[in-house]
Amino acid sequence: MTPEQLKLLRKQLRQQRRSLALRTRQQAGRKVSQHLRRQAVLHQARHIGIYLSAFSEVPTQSIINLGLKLHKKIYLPQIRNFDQKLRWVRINRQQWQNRRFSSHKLGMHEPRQRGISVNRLDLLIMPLLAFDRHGSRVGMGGGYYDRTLWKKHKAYRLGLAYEFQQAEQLDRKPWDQPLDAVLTPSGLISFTSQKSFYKT
Ligand SMILES: Nc1nc2c(c(=O)[nH]1)N(C=O)[C@@H](CNc1ccc(C(=O)N[C@@H](CCC(=O)O)C(=O)O)cc1)CN2
Ligand SMILES: Nc1ncnc2c1ncn2[C@@H]1O[C@H](COP(=O)(O)OP(=O)(O)OP(=O)(O)O)[C@@H](O)[C@H]1O
Repeated sequence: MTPEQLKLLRKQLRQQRRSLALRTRQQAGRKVSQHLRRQAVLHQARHIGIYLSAFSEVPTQSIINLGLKLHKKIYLPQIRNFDQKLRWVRINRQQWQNRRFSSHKLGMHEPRQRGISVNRLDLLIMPLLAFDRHGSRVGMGGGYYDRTLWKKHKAYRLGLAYEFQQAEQLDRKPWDQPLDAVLTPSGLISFTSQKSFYKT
């Protein structure tokens, strides 16, 4: 795939996501949460990193609510200025209800408090624009997740996406960080065996 083709793919998928009705998106958020509820990875995890949905992504509200209800420790991403890596800010039930987040210039919201390193997370629920059947991932193009996951981590990497975000075949760049599974409103697509959870 040439850089131009990749750019076009990103543009098309962004448009397609934006064209979804609000109801369809909300339903997708509830469905992925219902599927996740039946997955061992959720119940085994204690520290869960998850994005704050923006850009018409699969909404994460239902999963965050579920996690808090199950007494999981929930962390939201924050871009650290000096190295442009993601740090993880824990939110409790009250902070989540208050929704006191800052607007980031890239268009999403971020918590303000100091975050921790990705090393501490057991499960990382990631946004994406495209994925393929090998678990390759294309994001919004900032490389934030790639930079953050560059070193080996124990976190199980779960992408959230609509079905149409599955692409035929994506080239994997040397820095691209593959996914362990993707959750769509139809269910879980796994690329690695569950045994790899709690990788050492
Ligand atoms: N919800 C969410 N948070 C996230 C990410 C994400 O993909 N989704 N990121 C994953 O890495 C990081 C932010 N990455 C981004 C990279 C590029 C653009 C971007 O190109 N923004 C456009 C406006 C996009 C639009 O409105 O559709 C712009 O600034 O012009 C945005 C975010 C960290 N937080
Ligand atoms: N480990 C890394 N160290 C330094 N730069 C990196 C690293 N990983 C990615 N980058 C930079 O980030 C840029 C964007 O990467 P890429 O197009 O793969 O982003 P993406 O996966 O789509 O975005 P995101 O991870 O933010 O969702 C690359 O051109 C590369 O220069």
